[in-house]
Formats: sequence, C-alpha cells, structure tokens
Amino acid sequence: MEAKSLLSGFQLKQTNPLFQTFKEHQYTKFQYQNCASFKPHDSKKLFLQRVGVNFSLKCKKNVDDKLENVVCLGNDDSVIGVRRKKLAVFVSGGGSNFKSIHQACVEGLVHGDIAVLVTNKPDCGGAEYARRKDISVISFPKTSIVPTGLSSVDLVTALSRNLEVDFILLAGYLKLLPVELVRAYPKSILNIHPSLLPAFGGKGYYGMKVHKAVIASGARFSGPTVHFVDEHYDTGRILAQSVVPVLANDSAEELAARVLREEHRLYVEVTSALCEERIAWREDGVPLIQSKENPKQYY
Ligand SMILES: Nc1nc2c(c(=O)[nH]1)N[C@@H](CN(C=O)c1ccc(C(=O)N[C@@H](CCC(=O)O)C(=O)O)cc1)CN2
Ligand SMILES: NCC(=O)N[C@@H]1O[C@H](COP(=O)([O-])[O-])[C@@H](O)[C@H]1O
Repeated sequence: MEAKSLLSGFQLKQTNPLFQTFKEHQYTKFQYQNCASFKPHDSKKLFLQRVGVNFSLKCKKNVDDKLENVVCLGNDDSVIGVRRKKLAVFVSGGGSNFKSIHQACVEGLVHGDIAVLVTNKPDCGGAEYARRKDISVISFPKTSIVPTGLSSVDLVTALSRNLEVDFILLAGYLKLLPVELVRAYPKSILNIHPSLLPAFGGKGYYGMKVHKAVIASGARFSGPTVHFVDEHYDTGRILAQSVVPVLANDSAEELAARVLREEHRLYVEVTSALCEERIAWREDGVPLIQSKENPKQYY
C-alpha cells in the first residue's frame, strides 16, 4: 500500500498533544515504515521517520525526559508501528563498536536497546563499560578460567527466554559461536569483520592479524564487512560493506584505525536497519537493506 494512500486513511489528530510536536519540528513529509502490514487496530507503535533525516519522535517521556516511540493514531485512536528491539552484543576486548551502538541506541539512531553484553573476558573494556552503564553482563563460555561462564544451552535460554533478545551482534568476539545459538537465532545474528570478505577471513583472521595480512598482500583497498553469522567463521551471508583506501606507507595500526572508524559508522547504520525491520532477502538468498530515504530502493 502506498504510504500516500495510507496517510489519507489516518486522520492525524491535531488535537493530540503529541501531534502538536510535529508542528514544532515543521515535518514536511513522513515516511511510513511497513504500514501496509499493519491494520488500524494493531497495538503496535509506528516508527515514523522524517524523510532525509532519521528523526524519531516518541510518544512519552522516558527517564531522560527524551521522547520515545512515535504514535500514529488511526481513526479509532488505535496505535500501530515497529516494536523496539532487544539486542545482545558479544565482545572480547575494548568494545568500541559496542559503545558506538549503545550510544546510537541512547540517541535514538537505533530503534532498540542493548539488553545484555556477553563476553569470554569478564574484565575486558567492553564489560567494564557495560557495568558503568548498568547493562547486564554474561560470561560465556564456561571454562576453567571462567567457571561462572554459562554453558551453550544456558546461554540460549538466557537470551531467548529470560531476556527475550531479538538480535545478536558480534563485535570483536573472538570465539566460535556454538551451533545451538546459531540455530536458535536464524537470520538474527550479525558480525562485523575488519576486511572485505571473503578476503582475509576465517580461522586465525582477527584483529591486527587481518590488517597485517591486507598490507602484506598489496591490496589497495580494505574495509569492514557486516555479515550474518552461520556455523563457521566469516562464511555467513554478506549484508553490508564499506571501502577505505590502503595507503602505500600504511602501518597495520594506521589501517586498523581507518577501518575501525568506518566500522562504527557501518554497524550503526546496519543495526538501525535491522531494528526497523528494513532487511529483505533476495530470491537467491542475498540479504539487502531497504533504503530509509526511499523504501522502494534496496542496497
Ligand atoms: N559461528 C560463528 N562464530 C563467530 C563468527 C562467525 O562468523 N561464525 N565470527 C567470529 C568473529 N571473527 C571474525 O569476524 C573471528 C574471531 C576469531 C577468530 C579466530 O581465529 N579465533 C581464534 C581464537 C582467538 C582467541 O581466543 O584469542 C581461534 O578460533 O583459534 C576468527 C574469526 C566470532 N564468532
Ligand atoms: N574477526 C573478528 C575481528 O577481527 N573483529 C574486529 O575486532 C575489532 C574489535 O574492536 P572493538 O572491540 O573496539 O569493537 C574490530 O575491528 C572488529 O572488526
């Protein structure tokens, strides 16, 4: 259903105090996400976006006195929309991608919240940040060094049943995810890798090892890849990539820093699309992202 025709189906009630807010922001045009799949009586909240700028107004004040989910009222005052998602992030180190995604959730760039951090290194920088932000931390896997870690079965229960996590984001997690978890979250686990997969991926390719291999190869370009996770290292379906130059005199550290800056941007962009249900699957199994600015376009 065309957004325009749907818009005519909803009388935006100007008497509602929320809609007074729209006037303050001089909204020129609305882009309705996934409206066609909702019926006026659905009790979901519609995630409205101002075309060109991702701006999400929210229906009630939260603890930070910030606005939360927008409400689009149907003729019968019903509400519809995209549900805010729950995320689990897996890290093993400093967690700069994790921090970047958390900040994007707080600022409203990502329609989701980080429910839990999972790590095999309970003392890592990512875990320390999580504790400072009152985000739950789970240790995984259970080892002699980390006896408090969860088993694979207990982790699946904790994430899927107790925390009701929608999506899992790997961000510098350096262990192979168990098959139980991969199968429990089909098409719902992403990983970011610091090279243009399928090049420079697989067992042994992580952190600085990747950038050293890229430089040694003479490659002129590198960049991050966000892909869905399957049962093997780095072989899941590629969802997004971004390219940065490899300069003639680059050290591995300089290249790593250039790629990492692009990782932070790309992972937030992809997580935003994931939480707004803007991921589509081509007939040949390739995942695509629906453009925020023009829903008829995919990339
Ligand atoms: N089932 C999956 N699990 C994980 C994936 C995946 O694609 N499928 N991605 C990795 C992240 N990763 C690359 O993006 C990656 C991480 C670690 C390794 C690796 O070789 N690890 C070493 C151990 C390193 C350590 O313990 O310090 C190893 O397994 O020998 C390769 C790729 C996360 N999990
Ligand atoms: N193969 C996995 C891998 O190498 N992942 C890489 O680990 C770094 C984690 O940094 P962060 O902890 O600061 O986000 C990132 O560069 C990420 O691409």
